[in-house]
Amino acid sequence: QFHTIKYEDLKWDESLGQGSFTRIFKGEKTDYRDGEKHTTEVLLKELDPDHKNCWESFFEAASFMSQISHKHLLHVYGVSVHGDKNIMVQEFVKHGALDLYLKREKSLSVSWKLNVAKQLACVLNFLEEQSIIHGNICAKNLLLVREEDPSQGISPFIKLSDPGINVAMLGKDVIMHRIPWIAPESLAAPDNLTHECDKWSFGATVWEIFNNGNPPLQGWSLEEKEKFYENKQQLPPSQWTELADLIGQCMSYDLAFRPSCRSIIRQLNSLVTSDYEILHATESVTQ
Ligand SMILES: N#Cc1ccc(Nc2nc(N)cc(-n3ccc(CO)n3)n2)cc1
Repeated sequence: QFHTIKYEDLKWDESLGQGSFTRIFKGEKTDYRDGEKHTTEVLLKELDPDHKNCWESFFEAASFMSQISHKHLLHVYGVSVHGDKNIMVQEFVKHGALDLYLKREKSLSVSWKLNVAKQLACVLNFLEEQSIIHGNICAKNLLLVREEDPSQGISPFIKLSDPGINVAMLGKDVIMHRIPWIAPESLAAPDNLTHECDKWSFGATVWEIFNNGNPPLQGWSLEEKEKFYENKQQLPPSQWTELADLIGQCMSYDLAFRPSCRSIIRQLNSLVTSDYEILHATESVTQ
């Protein structure tokens, strides 16, 4: 299960926006340990009162995150209930969600993007080894703990956030909005997620990372998105063929063709040394 936190031990600071069905705030939690008062900076994730019926799924996500720990998994301190407010108390991650960061930072290097993709592959492999399915892998659910600082040889560090409300609890429309992150086979059976679903989402997320945070199928209507799956279409391939191949394997309509996590990691490792980096490095220099 998870730890329950007393509402009066929480303090709300500024609003930081909203996820789907949730609002997020910066905040503080106070604990009293060995007679001392400790204050910790936290992220308070409130479930919208009009989605109160999803509170079980909201807390299931919290307990999902509390049950396992990994360096690339967001730490959840616990949950707090106060009247019709359901609050998940998370570690505060300094640089927020990766989708916004990618949109803002336009000149991230290839090695930055590869480094982040490898970290995601690591936590995906860990979840598969623990037989745990996340179900909502996307750049919006990746959090940037540390920015890179090339002068100090410091590389970026990400954590995977909670999966949010279980997709099976959500209406058809919400599920359609998750195209192309949600695996095609999950459209029809959202309550039957598999590890292969997470691999499909991994492919779409790596595509996002290498496309400067432009969401895939941006501006497409729900009908067009549905057609995308019906016609077994693929996202526009990267001009870096080895990367496009990996994304294409992860986003195979046939589950059996999706690579194992070990294979994903192996392919990402082989990408780093490819001549693509050198080629594009020279291009950026000559431009
Ligand atoms: N400006 C700004 C700014 C915004 C947020 C954070 N920090 C943070 N910490 C977390 N634990 C979770 C999140 N999330 C953000 C979207 C979601 C949806 O899942 N979570 N953001 C830091 C700076």
